[in-house]
Formats: sequence, structure tokens, C-alpha cells
Amino acid sequence: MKVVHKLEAAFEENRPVWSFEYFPPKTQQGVINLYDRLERMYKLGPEFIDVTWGAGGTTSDLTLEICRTAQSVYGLETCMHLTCTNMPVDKIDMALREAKDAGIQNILALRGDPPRGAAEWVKCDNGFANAVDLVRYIRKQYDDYFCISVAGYPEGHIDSEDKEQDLHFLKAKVDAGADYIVTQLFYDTELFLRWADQCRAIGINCPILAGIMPIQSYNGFQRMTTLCKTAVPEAIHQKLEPIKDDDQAVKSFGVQLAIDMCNQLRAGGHLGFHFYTLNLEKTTRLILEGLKFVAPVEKLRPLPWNPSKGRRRRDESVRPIFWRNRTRSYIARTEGWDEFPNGRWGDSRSPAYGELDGYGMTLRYGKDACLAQWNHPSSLEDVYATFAQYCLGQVKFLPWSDVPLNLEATLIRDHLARINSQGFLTVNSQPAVNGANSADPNVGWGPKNGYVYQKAYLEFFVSAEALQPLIRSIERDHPSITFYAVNRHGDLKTNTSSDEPNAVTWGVFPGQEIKQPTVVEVVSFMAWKDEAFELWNQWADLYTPGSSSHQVIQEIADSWFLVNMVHNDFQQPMEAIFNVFDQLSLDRETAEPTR
Ligand SMILES: Cc1cc2nc3c(=O)[nH]c(=O)nc-3n(C[C@H](O)[C@H](O)[C@H](O)COP(=O)(O)OP(=O)(O)OC[C@H]3O[C@@H](n4cnc5c(N)ncnc54)[C@H](O)[C@@H]3O)c2cc1C
Ligand SMILES: NC(=O)c1ccc[n+]([C@@H]2O[C@H](COP(=O)([O-])OP(=O)(O)OC[C@H]3O[C@@H](n4cnc5c(N)ncnc54)[C@H](O)[C@@H]3O)[C@@H](O)[C@H]2O)c1
Repeated sequence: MKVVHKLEAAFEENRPVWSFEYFPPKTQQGVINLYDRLERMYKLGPEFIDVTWGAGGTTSDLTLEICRTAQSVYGLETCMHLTCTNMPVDKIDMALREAKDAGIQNILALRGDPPRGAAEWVKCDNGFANAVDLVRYIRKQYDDYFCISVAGYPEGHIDSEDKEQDLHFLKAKVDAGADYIVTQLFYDTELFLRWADQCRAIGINCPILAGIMPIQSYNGFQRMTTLCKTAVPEAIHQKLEPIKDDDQAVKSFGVQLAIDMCNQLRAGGHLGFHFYTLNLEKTTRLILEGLKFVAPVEKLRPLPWNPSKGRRRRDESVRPIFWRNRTRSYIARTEGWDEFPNGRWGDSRSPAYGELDGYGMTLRYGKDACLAQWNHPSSLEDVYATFAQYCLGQVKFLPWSDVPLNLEATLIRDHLARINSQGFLTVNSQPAVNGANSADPNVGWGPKNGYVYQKAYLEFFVSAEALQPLIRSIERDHPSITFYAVNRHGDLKTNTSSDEPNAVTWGVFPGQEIKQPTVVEVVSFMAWKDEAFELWNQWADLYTPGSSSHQVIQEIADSWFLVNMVHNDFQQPMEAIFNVFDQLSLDRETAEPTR
């Protein structure tokens, strides 16, 4: 059924509507768990669900698969996002044909973000330049079979300087055949209501759904609003500042803020809400409960499927035997198990694993900004220096690290800088913590009055030549270290004996089970490595092919290894993980012939 008909019927009755956005999870286990989550969240009564399309079509097959399953197996009204990025007309045709074959009748037509590595958006050969062209094309090819939605920007699109013109581009999309609008996230409800009035004033009369992105974590919120240049009212900053180190308090604030925002929008006459769930469930449920948004009973017919019992979940050792025959109640208990991911390095079984915004990983800054930070390296040593300077706060970002080191990592910044200058190019790290208070300003997380623990880990790129002595040294002298190392072709080396997840962060909180938000495991490592190496390619593409900068970066991309290394003895001092590198330098010095 067309979403627009559902929206019109609800608005006719003055009834609010809500919908949920998901993104394709990074791992197969995450996909299976997302299906369970779709089932549970269906009971919250979304009018429809939608699934994002990876930037540059990177996850398009999975987007199609999830939409197909949600629509035709699970019977959920599903809207598929479709972008023009890297999509010549024949690929667009194929995606639309497959969507239609799966019974999908709703498409969110977008231009898309710049393709990987590109500073600016460029139209691909035989493709479309703007979302309006895609809307026109879908109408021309499929007449009124599809219900088409388009994106609206209450603060104007980030690329467009003229906000008024931006509004007219939106009208052009509607005039070309779009049926309703879904907006970009925003936090200023007054601004949204003014913008909605402007839309009506220039003759945009179709339904508008307000995009609501609940604040899930302080860092995530900061990162997202900086990247999207979102206007954040001062009152929100003021309320967040004193609680920013208490993850539970931030989440609760995020829930209340979303409730208040939706109520303000309703008071302003607005009835349509689109939740960016980030594949998380609990926050969305709490917001709907707070709003007293309850699905009409007739909508909650039983679904024609059973929750999938993922391979992992069947084997899960922590699953109590009491739940063996009561899968549903066990699943209900897991609703909040990934609510405290400590950074994106989370548990790959989580549907929310590994994504900041659901559109995929690209260089976050334009070409000029990147070159201003990374210059034109002509040797490997130049690259080492850039990484070391990042650790010392002199370079603002790297392809893998879009914001400066956080407080936690600054505790070990000198050690990090030292190993980076030696060619161990770090992209992620964590110091050891042995029972710090959960409100500790440097390493605390989770609800207050708890205690948190961490095993030290490092993730870095290293040349094949330097990897060998490192592995020898670990095997000889460092029994507490476990590692995975992989090159871009997937050649994996490890000293672990099973592919069980290794818990590297856990917390003990009053009146709760132990929380274990962060694990290191081979499945997620292998899923991550494709992106990790792809970012080197994007860096190389900033330079003219054949130039020395291009060659240096490409050499790393093609032949180096990505290593994850965990020091399992978390009771050792913070710097213990660095001993292995110091020992290597010592070995090198003693091996060098005396002159
Ligand atoms: C609800 C929502 C969902 C999204 N989902 C995804 C997703 O799944 N995958 C993804 O990669 N991205 C997604 N995005 C991000 C989106 O792709 C980017 O914001 C993208 O930069 C713009 O897409 P658009 O469809 O709004 O583009 P357009 O409407 O084509 O606008 C793009 C730019 O071109 C300008 N413009 C528009 N028409 C014209 C014209 N006729 N002539 C000249 N300039 C014009 C606009 O002012 C704007 O600056 C989503 C955004 C929103 C709000
Ligand atoms: N293994 C995976 O599956 C996976 C998935 C996504 C991201 N990651 C890794 O996590 C990194 C950061 O992810 P996040 O932003 O979600 O987590 P985060 O922001 O929590 O970062 C983790 C820690 O690493 C530190 N850090 C960041 N850049 C560093 C660098 N260059 N050298 C040393 N330490 C650094 C941060 O300050 C922070 O303390 C990514 O760049 C990537 O390396 C891994």
C-alpha cells in the first residue's frame, strides 16, 4: 500500500503517525538480529519502516534484501531509499524492478551523498544530477505505481547557500511527482515550524514527516551535529554539559528531549514523525510511551513469522537455560543489550553495529580540508609524522578518526605518538582500566555509582616487514596479548584459539546485570577491515596518480596489515601494552651492527 494514503487517512482523522528508519547492519548476524528487532518494533505501531541506501550504492544489495524480507516475508509496509550516487540509469532500473517484484510500493528518492573519496558530489555517467531527475524518471517509467517521498531540509541543504532557492528545489521535487516529504534531523522546533509554514506558503501541500534523531550518546550527538552543521538551541547545550559523562543520564535526556520536541510540534499543528532509530530499539519505545502514541489495535494483527533464532543466539553461553523454551521472553530481555556501545567498536551481533549515520563510511571532510591536515607526503616517514601529530593534537583529524582524540586516549597520547613515529599507525585505542568510578571524567561510562573495567587495546596499520618481529615478540614474551592481523586481501594471522568474542569493556552498576558493551572478535574485525583499507584508497585519490604522495599512500593500502591487539591483563598499568613496542626498538638497536 502507498504510504501517502496512510498518512492522508491519519491526518484526516487528526491522528499522529510515526515511522522508523533502519540501516543495513554490517554483519550477517546483525541482519538476523535486525529482523528480530523489526518484529518487536512493529508492535510499536509504525505506519511504515524504511531502510537506507549506502553512500555510493555500497550496501545496495543488502538494502534490497532487507526491504524485500520486511515487505514480503514480514508484511511490514516498507519504503526503500534509492540514491543517484554511482547509479547509472540501468542500475536504477534494476533496483526499481526488484523493489516492484518484492511488492515494495514506496521509494524515498534521493540524490545521495558524495561517492567514496570524492570531496564533492558528481553525477555518474548516464546517471542523474539531482533527486528531482530521479523522481521524474520513476514517474515516467512507472507512472503512479510507486509512492515517492523526498528529503526536505528545515535548515537548508548543507551545500546550498541560498535557503530560499533550496525551498524551491524542494517544490520542484514535489511538482515532479513526489507524494510526501521526510526531513533531515533538527533540534530547533521553532525553526522547523517556520520552515513548514514557508513550504505551505509556496504551495508545497503534501504531507511532511519531521525527522527526529533522539540523542543516544553525547559523543554521537556532537559528531552528528558538527558534521551536519545542525543548529542546536543553547538550552540543549546547557542541559547536556553537566551530564555529558553519564551515559544513562544523556540517554534519558535524549528521550525527554524527543518527547518535548514532538509535543511542541504537535502543539504547532504537526502530526507526522519519522524516527531515525539507528537500529536501536529502547529509546524509540520510551519516546513513544512518553508521547502516549499507541498503535491502533486493528493494526496489530499477528505477523506471519517467528522470530529468527540466530546461530549465535542458540549457542550463546550466557543465555540462561530457563529461557531455552521461551525464546520470546528471552528476546524481550535483550532489547537493551546494545544500548551502551562504547564507540563504534561494538558487538558485531548488534543490528546497530558499526555505523554513525547508516549511509556508510567516507572521508568526512572535503579535499581542501583533508590536504590542509595531511599535506603531500613523499615518504613513509611523512605519513608516520602525520599520525604522530594527530595523537599530539597538532593534526585535527585522520581518515579513520574524524574528531581529535578523546579524553580517555589523551591519557596515553605520548605512548601513541611514539609508536606512530615508529610506523605503527594507530586508528583506535583504549587504555586499561581496573574498576574506575562510572562517573570518572576520563574513562567513566554508563549509569552513575557503578564501576567500569577495560582491557587495553590498540588498532593500527603496520607494514608486513614490521609485523613479523612484532608477532615473534608477542609469542615469545607477551602471553597476555592476543591479536588479529589482516591485509586487504583477507590473509588473517592470529594467536587466538577460538572465534569467541573477547570482552574488552564491562561495567558493574547498582541493581543491574553486568554490562558488556564492547567486544573484539574476528567477525567484526573482518567486516571492518574492508572499510579500514578503503579509507587509504580515498586518501590516495586526493593526489594525482603517479605522484609520490599517491604512491606512498597506495603502497600502504595494498601491502600493509591492519592489526588489533588486546592486552588481556587489565590489572597491569596503562602503559603495559606499549612494552612490546619498546622491546622491539631495543631488539632493533641491539641487532644493528656497531659501526
Ligand atoms: C530523510 C533523509 C534520508 C536520507 N537517506 C539517505 C540514504 O539512504 N542514503 C544516502 O546516501 N543519503 C541519504 N540522505 C542524505 C542525502 O542523500 C543527502 O543529504 C544529499 O546530499 C542530498 O540528497 P537530496 O535527495 O536531498 O538531494 P537534492 O534534492 O537533489 O539536493 C541536493 C543539492 O542540490 C541542490 N539542488 C536540488 N535541485 C537542484 C536543481 N534543480 N538545480 C541545482 N541544484 C539543485 C539542492 O539545493 C542541494 O544543495 C538522506 C537524507 C534525508 C533528509
Ligand atoms: N573493528 C570494528 O569493527 C570497527 C568498526 C568501526 C570502527 N572501528 C574503529 O574504531 C575507530 C574509532 O571508532 P569510534 O570513533 O566509533 O570510537 P571512539 O570514538 O570511541 O574511539 C575509540 C578510542 O580510540 C581513540 N582514537 C581515535 N583515533 C585514534 C588514533 N588515530 N589513534 C589512537 N587512538 C585513537 C579515541 O580517542 C577513543 O578513545 C575507527 O576509526 C576504527 O579504527 C572499528
